[in-house]
Amino acid sequence: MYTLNDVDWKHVVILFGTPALALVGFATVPLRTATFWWAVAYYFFTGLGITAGYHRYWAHRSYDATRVWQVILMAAGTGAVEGTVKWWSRGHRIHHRFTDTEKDPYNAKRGFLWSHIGWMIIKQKKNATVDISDLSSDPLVAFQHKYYLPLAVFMAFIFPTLVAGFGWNDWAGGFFFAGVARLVFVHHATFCVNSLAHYLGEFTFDDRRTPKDHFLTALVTLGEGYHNFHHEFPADYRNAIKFWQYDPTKWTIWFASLVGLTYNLKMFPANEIEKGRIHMMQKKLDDIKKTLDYGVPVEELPVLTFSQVKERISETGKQLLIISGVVYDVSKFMDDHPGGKGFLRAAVGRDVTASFNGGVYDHANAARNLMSSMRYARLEGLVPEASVSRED
Ligand code: HEM
Repeated sequence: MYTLNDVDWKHVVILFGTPALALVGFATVPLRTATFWWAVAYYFFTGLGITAGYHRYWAHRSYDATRVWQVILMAAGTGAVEGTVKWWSRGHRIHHRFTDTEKDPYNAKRGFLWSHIGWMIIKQKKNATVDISDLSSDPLVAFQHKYYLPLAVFMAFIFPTLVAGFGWNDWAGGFFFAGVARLVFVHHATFCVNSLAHYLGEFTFDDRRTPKDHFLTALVTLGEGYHNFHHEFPADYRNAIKFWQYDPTKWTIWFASLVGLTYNLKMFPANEIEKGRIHMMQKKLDDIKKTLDYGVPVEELPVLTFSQVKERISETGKQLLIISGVVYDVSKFMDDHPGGKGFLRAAVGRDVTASFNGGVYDHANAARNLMSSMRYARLEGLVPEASVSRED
């Protein structure tokens, strides 16, 4: 059980104070059309600051960027009030290294609520280390870390208010909707990467850990919903690899590269990505196969010599024939054989591999699958020439 001392009150104030304040705004201030669209635009701007900036640039270094781009994304991400680049990226690198374990700050195995918001409300011990030397040595990152509080207040509340105030004289709307309510939406949208993206969807590339791929999560998280891909290939600047999949974060980074703001966009080789996908497809097929009866595996069958096969036929009356070194019991199949009883009866006590494979008729998969349920024994040694069918 947690006590009040375990609670991170600073985070509680931000996470619960902003929705309460947003409700006050909805109840008291009319939402003007211009303010609505400004709030939506600012939602995307600050959200992309987290996804294209904090996440794909600083935490994963999945592409290179000019200082101008870094400043734009840092300003945007600061307006999302999710902590400094240094704090956020450190936690995120730990999350990738220790996914689903006790050391993972947003460990999805502790439940949806924990991974969504609980991990910020309850103070956590620093029990994992990860290399953030690149962030520690970056003066821009250090500047943001040092002046975070005034920067965050300005970008989250003052700037959106100034735009709506000076723009169309809606100071209160700018504050409540583009500032506070927008912040609540950005928060929960990006928190869904830690929660929803570990619960909803498919294990496209790996099923050893919880991250999953789902279009709905991508829709909510500015494209971060192809999370199984992301955990497999975190250094890839994309989350969605198909052109029809929703990943506005990838599009933003790519468009920025057209004007030289970003460059060296990293992509994992398509061949390796496909190997991962095929691996999971194979696994699913194997699971389906386990639900079907494929008879006794050949290597587990008893071993008989040709003369023992002959003895069995005369002693038990079983209708045994040999195809490709395996003895089949066709006793119950005689009347149902689509090729007729005659062929099978004539095949009893003989090696009819050649006839079965085209000598008489080249059997389709249906026959080959059906045969597995008729396996009787494995043949050891040779079959006398006179008992072997020919290609005629
Ligand atoms: C365990 C042994 C066998 C099984 C399970 C089996 C099963 C089948 C099945 C399911 C078909 C339908 C079509 C297809 O799947 O290709 C078929 C067709 C046929 N089988 Fe077999 N077969 C066996 C052995 C033989 C042997 C030894 C011969 C001949 C020496 C033979 C001759 C034929 C012929 C001629 C047809 C074609 C029927 C037609 O469409 O006109 N089969 N068999």
